[in-house]
Amino acid sequence: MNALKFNETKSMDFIAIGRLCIDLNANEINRPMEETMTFTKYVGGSPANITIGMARMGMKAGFIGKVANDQMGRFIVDYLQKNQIDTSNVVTDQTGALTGLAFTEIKSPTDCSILMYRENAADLKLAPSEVLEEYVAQSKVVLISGTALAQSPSREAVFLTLDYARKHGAIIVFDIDYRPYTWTSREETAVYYNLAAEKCDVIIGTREEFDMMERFEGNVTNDGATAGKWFDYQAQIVVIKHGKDGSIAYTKDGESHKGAIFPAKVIKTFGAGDSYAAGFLYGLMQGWEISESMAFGGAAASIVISSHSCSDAMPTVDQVKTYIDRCNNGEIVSS
Ligand SMILES: Nc1ncnc2c1ncn2[C@@H]1O[C@H](COP(=O)(O)OP(=O)(O)OP(=O)(O)O)[C@@H](O)[C@H]1O
Ligand SMILES: O=C(O)C[C@@H](O)[C@H](O)C(=O)CO
Repeated sequence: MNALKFNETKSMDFIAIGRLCIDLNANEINRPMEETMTFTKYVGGSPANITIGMARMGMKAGFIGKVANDQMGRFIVDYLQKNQIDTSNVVTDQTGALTGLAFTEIKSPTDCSILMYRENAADLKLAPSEVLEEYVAQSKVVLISGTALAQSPSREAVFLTLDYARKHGAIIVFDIDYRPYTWTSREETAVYYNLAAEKCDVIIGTREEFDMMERFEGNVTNDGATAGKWFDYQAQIVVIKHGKDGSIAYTKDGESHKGAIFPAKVIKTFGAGDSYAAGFLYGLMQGWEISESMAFGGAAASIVISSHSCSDAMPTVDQVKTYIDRCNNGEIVSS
């Protein structure tokens, strides 16, 4: 069992707020993007990917966001609906804002980068008035994603969602999701990430993301010190991700848990964090032990980094369980 108490009377399992964008993943891989001529279009955006992952695992999921009033915006909403994700609090921009594009470069399985086109992005124009309190109130879990804090009015929409979520007894998850190209100042970034993190029950980030948040405190000694800071606020679980070296979770009771990693035939590295979060949160919501939930997230991550896409590749529960079995009997080895 884990210590989180989910309100089982709620009609929705999981909602997220934040970025809905389009991934354009290079088809000609293992070369720089200058040599890429074609791309495959997928729905993207870290919180969207996590929500798609939760829905793929059978959770009743919804989303709070804003899309552009164009073909890409309609593609995104249609994809969410086809994946049984409630879109009743996804609003359409009427100011001519655009859909964020994430061009992904896959130079090698371990050397990937994302070229972001996020000028006038519709997702950052979500206003507080467009967040429905009754929508937030219906969910067991509410996830916020850090990039939505980058600009107003999205920033204020997130903080209002945090207040609604706390008022209505949701478990609040903060996926730090620091994307430098969306911010103008590292100081401003750290201020808003810390203000948000203080309100969250579960905080998930990479070592680098926590380092960014701790910029005003000098060098924090270690992961345990990083986690310990947040238990003075709302946090019950703090997860620090370390890529191929796995993850470590700390709980308010002073325990720590190492996350298992699974072999992967890596095509690209990105998408690991989103699939890890989906698998981890799914496990917690089933009442599993933290280490079991971390392993489930780790296996989900290995599946997604072994795939060309992020959203399309988000696995079902059976796919994750089968993957774990195949790894354990030696059928799958890293390459
Ligand atoms: N090469 C790998 N092999 C196996 N597991 C991996 C690998 N890379 C990542 N993972 C798993 O995925 C988890 C999250 O990956 P990572 O730490 O890279 O997060 P992230 O930087 O948020 O991911 P993203 O690249 O999607 O932003 C890791 O803690 C680990 O469990
Ligand atoms: O979150 C983004 O904007 C980029 C994602 O769309 C992309 O799938 C990725 O990097 C996932 O981690």
